[in-house]
Amino acid sequence: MTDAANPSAPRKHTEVAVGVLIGQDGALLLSTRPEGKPYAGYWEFPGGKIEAGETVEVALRRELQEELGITIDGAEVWRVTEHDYPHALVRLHWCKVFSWSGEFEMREGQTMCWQQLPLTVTPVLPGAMPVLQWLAEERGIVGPVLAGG
Ligand SMILES: Nc1nc2c([nH]c(=O)n2[C@H]2C[C@H](O)[C@@H](COP(=O)(O)OP(=O)(O)OP(=O)(O)O)O2)c(=O)[nH]1
Repeated sequence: MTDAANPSAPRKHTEVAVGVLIGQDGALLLSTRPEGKPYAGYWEFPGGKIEAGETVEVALRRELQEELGITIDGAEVWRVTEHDYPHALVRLHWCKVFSWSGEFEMREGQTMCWQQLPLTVTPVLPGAMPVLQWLAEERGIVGPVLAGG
């Protein structure tokens, strides 16, 4: 989308907080994007847009409460990536999360699953691919991060 008043203006980034929830067995939590959002049905890591005045951690805690009904204990930014979608230029602030409280509830009608690498779910949001690659490298996994991919 361009700025109609100033078509040559650079696109503004949409800042997004994303949680890589890691279970005790190293499994990763993936969920589907709800109906009505761009890329509905694609698998992603849970998270969402950072609102004005929020830190990444505060935004992530709010998003995971809203979407999944859990409360994360803490989150520190691990990586920052960018992805240029037709609907938005996003800057993704990725946090690994090892500890949370509460029971998972799919509050937006999404589906969740715990996955080891390579992932067996598909399709996955393109903006998540670099992070899957880094996670695979950390784990010494060679080859595609998506099974069959
Ligand atoms: N949550 C999440 N978003 C991702 C990932 N990879 C990726 O490119 N994105 C992009 C897709 C979206 O453009 C953006 C997240 O915005 P969103 O629309 O899901 O955020 P939100 O829940 O705050 O949405 P809303 O308030 O506008 O309904 O980040 C990912 O793994 N998880």
